[in-house]
Amino acid sequence: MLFQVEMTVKLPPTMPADEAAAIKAREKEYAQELQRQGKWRHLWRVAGSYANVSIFDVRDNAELQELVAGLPLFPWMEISVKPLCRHPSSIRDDDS
Ligand SMILES: O=C(O)CC1=CCC(=O)O1
Repeated sequence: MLFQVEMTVKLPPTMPADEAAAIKAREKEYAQELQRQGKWRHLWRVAGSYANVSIFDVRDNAELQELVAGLPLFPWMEISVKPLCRHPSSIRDDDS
């Protein structure tokens, strides 16, 4: 199942820089491992903001919840999720 996930990061300005850097490093490692596994298909920065638009390819809603809740930045994110299905005019083979 494909989902569009939009994540907006809102770290408190009072968080020490080294703590923020450590969380971001763990986030990067986690995100890159899920990309290697094919579960996090796309990861795009939303230009001009500390937010991303991602496409997840997971078994079901429960797996999406598990993966998103495991993000190191999860406690400091606003997250919105939209379920996706194949568009009838798509010419891409991997859209479903
Ligand atoms: O910077 C972000 O948008 C948050 C994030 C998600 C995966 C990652 O490496 O950073």
